[in-house]
Amino acid sequence: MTGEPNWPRAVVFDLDGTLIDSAPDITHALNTATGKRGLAPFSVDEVKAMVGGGVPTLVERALIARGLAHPDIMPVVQDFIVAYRENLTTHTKIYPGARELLEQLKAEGRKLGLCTNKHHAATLAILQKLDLAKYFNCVIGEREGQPRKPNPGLLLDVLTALDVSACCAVMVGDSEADVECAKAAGVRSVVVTFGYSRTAPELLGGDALISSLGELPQALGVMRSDT
Ligand SMILES: O=C(O)COP(=O)(O)O
Ligand SMILES: [Mg+2]
Repeated sequence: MTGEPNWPRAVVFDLDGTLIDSAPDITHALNTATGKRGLAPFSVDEVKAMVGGGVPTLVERALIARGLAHPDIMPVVQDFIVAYRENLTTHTKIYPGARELLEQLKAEGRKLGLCTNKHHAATLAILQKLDLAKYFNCVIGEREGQPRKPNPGLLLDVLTALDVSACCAVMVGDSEADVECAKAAGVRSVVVTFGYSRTAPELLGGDALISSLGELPQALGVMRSDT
């Protein structure tokens, strides 16, 4: 229950735009894949407005933005994945306070999960490279043939792996996909204001809004007493 002193037992994080600022490397990979087709490059800000739904959605949005009506996305998705693999963390930065927050939540005995629309293999590699993998009890990224957020399946699989029910968990994310996924799973959500949301973060409908990761413990405390 929300009022319990150790609530939430689990905190599940989104990755891109929440724990890491990965847009520059995503932009590079996208421009490599679309540049092969002669398309004009995208800026990092343009990519921030298109990211959040997984690579196929990003590629589809990008191709439509360049005027392709019914684009064949799969070859471009494959090229993106190959290009991204070469530069997973070249310009990617952990957001301020992320490591300290993960340390604190772990020290408090909470279980930590990661639930991202980034493809699974790239997610694991990035967490290793940034020395973040050690904090998570369960990591699930996009798996081929499985629905992506906002479908609640990814998050429910994380909760099952953590052995925590929906009422004892909080999802922390930056986009509509995270909030909708959390709602569909019956999980309360916290929205960060510094990520890649296409909608103003305060309009996403999360249960709390934070403008830095260091604010999360206090936000969780307010949510706990707000049963
Ligand atoms: O890769 C994406 O499109 C978004 O990834 P995220 O779910 O970690 O924000
Ligand atoms: Mg995100």
